[in-house]
Amino acid sequence: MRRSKVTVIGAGNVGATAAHWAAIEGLGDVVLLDVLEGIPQGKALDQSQFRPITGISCSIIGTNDYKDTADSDVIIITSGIARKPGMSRDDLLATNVKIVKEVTEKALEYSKDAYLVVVTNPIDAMVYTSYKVSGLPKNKVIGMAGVLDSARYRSFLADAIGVSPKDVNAIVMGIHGDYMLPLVRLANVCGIPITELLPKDEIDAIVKRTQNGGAEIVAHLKTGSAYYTPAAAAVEMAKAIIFDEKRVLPCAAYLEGEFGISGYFLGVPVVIGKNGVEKILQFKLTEEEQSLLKLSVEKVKEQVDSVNKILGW
Ligand SMILES: NC(=O)c1ccc[n+]([C@@H]2O[C@H](COP(=O)([O-])OP(=O)(O)OC[C@H]3O[C@@H](n4cnc5c(N)ncnc54)[C@H](O)[C@@H]3O)[C@@H](O)[C@H]2O)c1
Ligand SMILES: O=C(O)C[C@H](O)C(=O)O
Repeated sequence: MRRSKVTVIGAGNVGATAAHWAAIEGLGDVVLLDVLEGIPQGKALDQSQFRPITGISCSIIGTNDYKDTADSDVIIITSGIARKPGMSRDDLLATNVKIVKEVTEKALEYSKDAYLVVVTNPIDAMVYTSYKVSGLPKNKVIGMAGVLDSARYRSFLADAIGVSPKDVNAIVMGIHGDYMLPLVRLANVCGIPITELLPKDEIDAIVKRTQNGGAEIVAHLKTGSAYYTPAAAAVEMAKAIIFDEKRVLPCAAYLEGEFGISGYFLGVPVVIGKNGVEKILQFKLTEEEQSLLKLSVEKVKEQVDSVNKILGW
């Protein structure tokens, strides 16, 4: 028996926080990798020293060498630039597509059977890039965004209603961008529809705030974007794989006909376990929801066209 191994590529805000969180959650040995010399080593050394305080036995190492990532079970890809105020996630595409291609190739060289959880933005296009470059089956390459967007939606609803966020069930589907789809019809508190608990104008404002959730934080931070919840969201997905939890999490999954969409990654409810994306939970959308999801797909198509053009595919 060996411990599970999780590699986090990119030791910046999201990556370092994800490594920290993965260790706390007991996912296994953690490797933090970055191109910057000293940064992953220093951050991992610091994190490894909280083990006696928190009672964690796994190892946490930092490196610039992909050999140290060999035989990883799950690889979380966070390497790439983050946006600053005034930028859209699409503005990151031209730079990040090359980084994601490079790190996917290098990581796969040492961990041919790993599951990839892609975080780098614009996520729906970057997870497509990793999928194409890796040659892995579609169940092994998953994009993180829906867990984050849904956590934002659930938090805003909980605060407005005055209940614990734990008791709010809600899902955000579609693109990780302005056209994301926080579903109102299915959002509930312990089964009670939110439409029974909040007036329509308040719900509409929460939907808008969710769609703008990343930009709201960028506007505060000025030098980068959110990382605490994004890191926890990526680790929640990795944990579901490593512990075969069969969690139902909104993830960017490769669609082949589900919800009438084919050939793209998009946020949908996924059963996630030891085989990665084990099932996509399909359900009937209303005409309005379906047409909003179509807007997401059109936007993702534009991003994927840019990726194909840049990489000559
Ligand atoms: N999917 C989501 O919901 C979501 C949420 C938050 C952030 N993000 C995205 O995640 C990415 C990282 O965000 P961050 O805040 O951690 O940024 P950051 O700038 O703090 O960290 C990025 C790290 O990537 C490293 N890096 C760059 N090129 C590399 C390469 N070729 N190999 C290895 N490492 C490399 C950098 O050195 C840096 O340490 C951004 O693209 C951001 O937009 C996505
Ligand atoms: O907003 C960003 O650029 C980062 C991330 O996608 C987020 O939603 O927080």
